[in-house]
Amino acid sequence: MEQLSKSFIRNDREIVVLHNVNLEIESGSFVVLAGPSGCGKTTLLNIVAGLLPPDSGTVYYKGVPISGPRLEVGYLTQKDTLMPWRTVERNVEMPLEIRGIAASERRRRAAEFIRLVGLEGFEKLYPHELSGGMLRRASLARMLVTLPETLLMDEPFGALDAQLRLELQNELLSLWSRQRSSVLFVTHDLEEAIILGDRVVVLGTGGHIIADEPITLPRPRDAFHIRFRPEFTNLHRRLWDALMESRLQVQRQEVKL
Ligand SMILES: Nc1ncnc2c1ncn2[C@@H]1O[C@H](COP(=O)(O)OP(=O)(O)OP(=O)(O)O)[C@@H](O)[C@H]1O
Repeated sequence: MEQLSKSFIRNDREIVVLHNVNLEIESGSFVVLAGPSGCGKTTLLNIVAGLLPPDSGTVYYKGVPISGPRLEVGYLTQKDTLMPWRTVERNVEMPLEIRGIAASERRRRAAEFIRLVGLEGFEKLYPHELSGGMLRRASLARMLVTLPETLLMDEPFGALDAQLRLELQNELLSLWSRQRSSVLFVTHDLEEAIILGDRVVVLGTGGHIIADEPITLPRPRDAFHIRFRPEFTNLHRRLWDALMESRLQVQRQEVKL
């Protein structure tokens, strides 16, 4: 991302959400963007996904400027976007349908990913029959079924209870270790950021980078136990200060507006 800027108009006033943001993400790495609510994380992800044009600046994907969404990039949004009239299995098959893959192959691949996310036995259920955790698992399967080389994930586990969140973090880690996609993951939960990331970037107002910390904890990681390591506590302390600074910046900006 090079010199990305984006503003919105609210009540006839301009809100500068991103101002000249520069960030480079290495292929195959797991990068977490952390920051308080309202600092512009979703806006940044929408621009990277090619869904929202920046006012200025450029996003490059493998060195080429992007001009819209790309099939190699999967996006898991905060809210579930499963089709309510389709069963779990038909939802997971959908991206394969769009790519024109034959029905038998679609069924085979959907079944494989449904099993990987732990939804075996629930294939024939409709979204309204699923719990919040199951909905997230189904969305995850639908995103992963095309084996995207890059994953964009916007607070995918935010609405879940603490234990379920840890379970899904472990599942994501294990899926990622197999596939090694590049991941850009957004969260406001610092523990989640440290558990998952190779690198945690804390954003302040305007998308200003307050901290950019490599996470040197060994892999494979276990979301349940890694928090008890002394290095985890040290990283948490350092990033917590950056997050508090960011929160103050956002609050000051909100007061001005
Ligand atoms: N379409 C829009 N029109 C006007 N303002 C917007 C629009 N989209 C986002 N904003 C504003 O931009 C700012 C950043 O929003 P954004 O959703 O990117 O933040 P965030 O860090 O992802 O927050 P959260 O963690 O709550 O999702 C907020 O002040 C929000 O109100």
